[in-house]
Amino acid sequence: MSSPSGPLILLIHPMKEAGLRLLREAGDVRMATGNDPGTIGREVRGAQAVIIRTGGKIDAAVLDAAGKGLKVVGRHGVGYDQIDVAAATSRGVQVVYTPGANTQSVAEHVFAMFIGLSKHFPRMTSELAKGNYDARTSLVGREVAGRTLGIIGFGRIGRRVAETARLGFGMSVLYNDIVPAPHDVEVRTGARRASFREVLEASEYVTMHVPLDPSTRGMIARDALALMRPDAILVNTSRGPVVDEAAVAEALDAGRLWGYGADVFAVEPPPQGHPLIGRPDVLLTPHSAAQTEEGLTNMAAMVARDVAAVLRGTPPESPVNDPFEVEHVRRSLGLPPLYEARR
Ligand SMILES: NC(=O)c1ccc[n+]([C@@H]2O[C@H](COP(=O)([O-])OP(=O)(O)OC[C@H]3O[C@@H](n4cnc5c(N)ncnc54)[C@H](O)[C@@H]3O)[C@@H](O)[C@H]2O)c1
Ligand SMILES: O=C(O)[C@H](O)COP(=O)(O)O
Repeated sequence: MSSPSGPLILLIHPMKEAGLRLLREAGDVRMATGNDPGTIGREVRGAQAVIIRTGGKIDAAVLDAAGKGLKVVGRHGVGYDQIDVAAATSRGVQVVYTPGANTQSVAEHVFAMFIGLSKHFPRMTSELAKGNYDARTSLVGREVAGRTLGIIGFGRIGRRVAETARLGFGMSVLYNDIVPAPHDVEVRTGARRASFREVLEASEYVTMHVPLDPSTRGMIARDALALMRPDAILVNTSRGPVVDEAAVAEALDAGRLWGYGADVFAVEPPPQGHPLIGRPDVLLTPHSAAQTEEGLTNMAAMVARDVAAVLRGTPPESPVNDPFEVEHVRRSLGLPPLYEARR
C-alpha cells in the first residue's frame, strides 16, 4: 500500500486515492483488519498516526495501546463524537478533522428527504410494488415551497440548508443555535434565530444539524415532539442519539407527526426489528448522506493533508484540539515537540 518506511499510519477504514496519495508520501500506510476495539488496540501499536471514519472508537485505551509515539488522530468526517478528544489532548496527541468537506452532500440529502416524505415516496413505492397504481390519486402529497423550515444547529450544514431553502424553495427559515449567527449570515440566509420551542412549534419541516454531545443527546424526545405540528416532517442527518427513536415511532403512530427521515441511528447499524424500519411514513438511509464522490474526495484529501502536516511538524489547518495546548502538554510530559522545532 505504501513504501514500508517512515512513520506508521494506520487506516481503520478505506479512503479515496486523493488522500491515500498524500499519506503514502508521508509514511507507511497500513489498513486495519477490523474496527472492533480488540483489532484496533492490537494494530494501532507503534502508529504515529491513525485515521478513523464512522464505525469504531478512539478512546483512552486505544491511545494507550498506540504508545507514546502517536502524534495525530485524523477523523475522515465532521462529527468526531467517537474520539475521546480530552484523552488525546492529555496525552499530547493532535486531533484533526474535515469541517465543510461534506456540507453540500448532507444539505442535498436533507432536501431529498423533505421532498421524498412530502410526496409519500416510501408509501408510493410499496403500493406500486403491490400493484396498486391507484396510489397515484389516493395519496396526495404537498409542496415544500413556501413553508416554514426550522433548523436546529446553524453551523456549516444548517446554513447551507437555509440558503437552499430560501433560494430554491422560498421557505421561511427559523433557526436555533447556542451561538447567534453573524448578522451578514442571517441576511444572506434569511434565517431568524428563535427559541428551541418556537422553532418546533412553528415549523412544518425540522432538520437537525447539531454535534452529538451531552447538550444534544436526546434533544428530540417525547416533550420536544409534543411541541411539534402534526403536519411536521422531522429529518435527522446529525447523529442518531440526538433523537429518541421510540418517541418518534409513538408520535407517528398517534398521527402527531407527518413523517420522519433519518440517515443516522441510535445504534449503527440498526438492529433487525427496529421500530422505524419499513414504515411507510419514514425514509431511512444507512449513514450515507456524505457518501458522494465529492464528499468522499474532500474528506480524504483534507484529513490526509492535515495528518501529513502534523507528521512533518507543521500545524494542521483543521485541528479539533488546539495545537499550542497539545504542544504544551507534550512538553510537560517530556515528549518530543510536534511543531516547536520547526518554527
Ligand atoms: N450524516 C452524515 O454523514 C453527516 C455528515 C456530516 C456531519 N454530520 C453531523 O452533523 C453535525 C453538524 O455538522 P456541521 O458541519 O454543520 O457542524 P458545525 O460545527 O458547523 O455546526 C454545528 C452547530 O450546532 C450548534 N450547536 C451545538 N450545540 C448545540 C445545542 N445544544 N443547541 C443548538 N445548537 C447547538 C453549534 O453552535 C454549531 O453552530 C456534525 O457534528 C456531525 O455529527 C453528519
Ligand atoms: O461526520 C461525518 O462527516 C459523517 O459521519 C461521514 O463521515 P465518514 O463517511 O467518514 O464516516
